[in-house]
Amino acid sequence: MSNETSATTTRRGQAPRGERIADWADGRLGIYSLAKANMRKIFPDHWSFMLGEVALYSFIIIILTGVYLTLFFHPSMAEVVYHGSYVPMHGIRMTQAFESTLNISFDIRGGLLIRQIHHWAALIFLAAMMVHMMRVFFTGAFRKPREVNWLFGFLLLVLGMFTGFTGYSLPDDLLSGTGVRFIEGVVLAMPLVGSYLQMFIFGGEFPGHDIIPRFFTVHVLLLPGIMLGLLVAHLILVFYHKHTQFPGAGKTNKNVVGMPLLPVYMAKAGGFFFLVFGVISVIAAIASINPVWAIGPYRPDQVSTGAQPDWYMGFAEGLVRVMPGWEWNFWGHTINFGVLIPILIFPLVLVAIAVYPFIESWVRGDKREHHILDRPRNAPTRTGFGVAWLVAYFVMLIGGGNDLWATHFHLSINSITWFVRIAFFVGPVLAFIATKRVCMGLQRRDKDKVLHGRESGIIKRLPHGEFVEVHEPLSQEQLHVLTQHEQPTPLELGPELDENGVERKVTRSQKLRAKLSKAYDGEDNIIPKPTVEEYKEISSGHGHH
Ligand code: HEM
Ligand code: HEM
Repeated sequence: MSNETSATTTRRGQAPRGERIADWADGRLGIYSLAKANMRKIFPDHWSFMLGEVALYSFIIIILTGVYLTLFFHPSMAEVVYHGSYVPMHGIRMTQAFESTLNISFDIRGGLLIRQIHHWAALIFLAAMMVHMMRVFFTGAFRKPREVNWLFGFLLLVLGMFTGFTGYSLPDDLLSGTGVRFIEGVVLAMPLVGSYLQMFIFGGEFPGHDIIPRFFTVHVLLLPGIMLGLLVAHLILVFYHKHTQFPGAGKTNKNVVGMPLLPVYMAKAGGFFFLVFGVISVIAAIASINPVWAIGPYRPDQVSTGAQPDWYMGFAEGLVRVMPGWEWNFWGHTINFGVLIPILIFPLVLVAIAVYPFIESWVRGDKREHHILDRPRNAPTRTGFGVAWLVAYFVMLIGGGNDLWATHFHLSINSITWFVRIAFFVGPVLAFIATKRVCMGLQRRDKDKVLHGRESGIIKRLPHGEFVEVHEPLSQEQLHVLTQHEQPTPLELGPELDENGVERKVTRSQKLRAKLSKAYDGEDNIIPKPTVEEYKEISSGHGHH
């Protein structure tokens, strides 16, 4: 670019100012070649690719509002007596952290709105991440070469949950203090190390003076810093791998069909950012969230009823609430299974997400690259697992809010607890079976559509009196979408004897893999696609309709 000045040289022999600035920057940063290589990158389009963007924009909004809050929030547990502008709290003892949250809400210009935007954006951020993850999961977008990006995403999800937790613990109101007490209980339930860890984290007996300043550093610096790094890596990988695309005419594993990043996607993305910001601001302006003045400051001797964590922590809360309070005593040491088992299940459920891509590729023996997405119906086992996981997750959310369900629906809290205990085990199994059936039904419908066309809803009466429904043939593009998918066959163990007639050694892991592969890709997962012969026979007029 720097050599191309002659065409645009002005009368005085100088390029226009804009170009000179661009030249200056390009000479030092090499932006032009970088931009040239990437700005025309093609992005495929689908509404579900927007979900990652919602996560991205709400994260940016969180950082912007978080910086503003940091200017006024005092992460200190020093005790003060309140004399601010919220009169009902005058004379009440509280920590500086709580006092500064009240000040942000009542005395700082725009403070309450920014607090509410920060909190609402956090809730939406985590929801967007979950739904984005589900899009990636159900379409198989995590398959090679995107497994590592799936792991980056997974870490973002887990860190996001803990950033949220440390955030809503900061104001030191009764609700957040109750949450911190819950975490103290979790730490103490760890055998052997629990009490040491508790002393280390809290700097002494609960609550002590250290926990809010520590959470503050973790919340505004450590976790968001790591998340920012992961996010940049996540997006670089999306760029590097190129985006996946849904099956369609002209789309293959080797091309990307869509619009260029600049100007089309930049314009869309810019607009969409402001849309997300606008919607979150409107919600934050009209729907109160975490009104700490109504909850009051934390006191370790008090706990409010109806106490709920933010939704993304509800799963962990549910596990603890519905677990029977079993305790064992070993040589004078209490092992609290009531808390220990839930805190073991919690990471297991999360780790199941992280390892899934690796397990699936091992079971299916699939080491190939995939850039065309699966339609969820064509991968019934995976779709079944996804729905089963969601059912387990939502059942536990009910467990986490068992008191609210009881009071709102006039139910017994014991019945709800028992329902959750049973549904946590039975629900996912039923969901898995039902989802697989639905997928098979949809596959059958696809086959029917390919062979007999689309039901048009037009009923005709034939000359001899019979009524028939007219079926319209599908377009070539629709036919392609319904038939392009591969139908993998399960892995075989191979012959028992090798080519020399010697018995082959089959390891236990090979046997297990063959079994799992059969369960994954076996006959009861696949309705065979129509063959060319079948299609020709029917479409040549020998068939009905
Ligand atoms: C801070 C949170 C996150 C942000 C901002 C984010 C952002 C994005 C964006 C903008 C894309 C491209 C557009 C799209 O496919 O939606 C993307 C793709 C992707 N994300 Fe995320 N993501 C986040 C979390 C996650 C999580 C939790 C997972 C899974 C555990 C994940 C896995 C992936 C994968 C595998 C792709 C590539 C998908 C493809 O090419 O089809 N991401 N992400
Ligand atoms: C993924 C990132 C983040 C999440 C999920 C998150 C979430 C939250 C939540 C839920 C609260 C409680 C708000 C309330 O109702 O009072 C909070 C408080 C706070 N956050 Fe964040 N936050 C994030 C990142 C940040 C960053 C990057 C900063 C600063 C640079 C920040 C600064 C603060 C401050 C100072 C408070 C206390 C003030 C208050 O509670 O009003 N946060 N955060």
